[in-house]
Amino acid sequence: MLKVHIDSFGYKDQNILEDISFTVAKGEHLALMGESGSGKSTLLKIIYGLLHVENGSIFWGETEALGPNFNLVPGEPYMKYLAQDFDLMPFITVEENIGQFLSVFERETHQQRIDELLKLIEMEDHAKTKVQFLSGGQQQRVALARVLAQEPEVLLLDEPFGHIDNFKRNSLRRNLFLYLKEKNITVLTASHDPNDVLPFAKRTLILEKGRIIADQKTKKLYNTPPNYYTASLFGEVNQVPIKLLKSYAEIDRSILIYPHEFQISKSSGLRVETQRSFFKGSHYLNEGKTEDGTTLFFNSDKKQILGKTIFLNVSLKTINKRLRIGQTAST
Ligand SMILES: Nc1ncnc2c1ncn2[C@@H]1O[C@H](COP(=O)(O)OP(=O)(O)OP(=O)(O)O)[C@@H](O)[C@H]1O
Repeated sequence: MLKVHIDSFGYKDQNILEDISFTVAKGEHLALMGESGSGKSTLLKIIYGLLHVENGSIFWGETEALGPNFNLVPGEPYMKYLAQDFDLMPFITVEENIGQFLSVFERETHQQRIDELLKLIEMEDHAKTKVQFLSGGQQQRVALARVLAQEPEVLLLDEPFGHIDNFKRNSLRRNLFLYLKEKNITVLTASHDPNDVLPFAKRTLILEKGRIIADQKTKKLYNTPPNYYTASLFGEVNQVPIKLLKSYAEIDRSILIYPHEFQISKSSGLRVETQRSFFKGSHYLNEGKTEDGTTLFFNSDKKQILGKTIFLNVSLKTINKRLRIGQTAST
């Protein structure tokens, strides 16, 4: 089990992380989400041992990760970290870059392992290409293969697909996370992209201004987000005063409604005038205004006619689910 405890951490006199305490079980995949600047990379760097924490400790089982003040070469042997700025050797080939990270004691299996990793990152055709001639996305894939070369027990991934195009991203994501699960590798993935998180990380930790504001099963977090900030990390979301939904008019609270949770009616519901309609491939995301001027986002299968009045409805099941989480009008 990975045990992370940080009372506080700051660069110079600015506090960046505070009251961070969580554990990750062996083989678990934990996602870290939070807006840019919330401290995700800093947290991963501390866990890996690149930054020293005065008030805190990191343990992997019974072993304490002592950090840069104690290790001549930063990092721990059982842990690997994929940084946002992947640190490759530009003048040697892809397979040489991966090979450098393999154990010198297993030379006879090196080529087999390199081939396995090249297949995982879908770069078999670039084995002999020098890294300097690769695109940013290809370099990120090589960096990924490097951190996996000597199978780590703990893997820290910082925006692992940030530079990779959608065409490759989807299959790489599936291959990688399935591989890590099969190998029972403990994973922490920092990401802005809900597609990295929702299908793959069972548990998610939300950071806001350097503090953990939620630590829950990912599915629960998505379905009953504790606040607007958390829900908006998963995509567009509405904060709807309940009094706009007629039968609940006496309750002075807001609830969170995702755009796909509205059903459109021609005759009854919350009256909205469509202002804009964005094509999203599988559906349209529409922006509408209620009579009291509240902006709402709702999905539709067809493009909505701008200026037209429609009515939005939310199922009782969704309303009750969101009401139960104690969402107040001010959050
Ligand atoms: N080396 C540094 N020196 C001083 N301040 C830093 C340093 N690195 C990061 N910071 C600051 O610490 C805060 C947290 O940064 P961090 O990179 O951890 O956030 P993040 O959540 O990973 O952001 P992003 O999603 O944009 O990568 C930011 O305000 C940032 O400006």
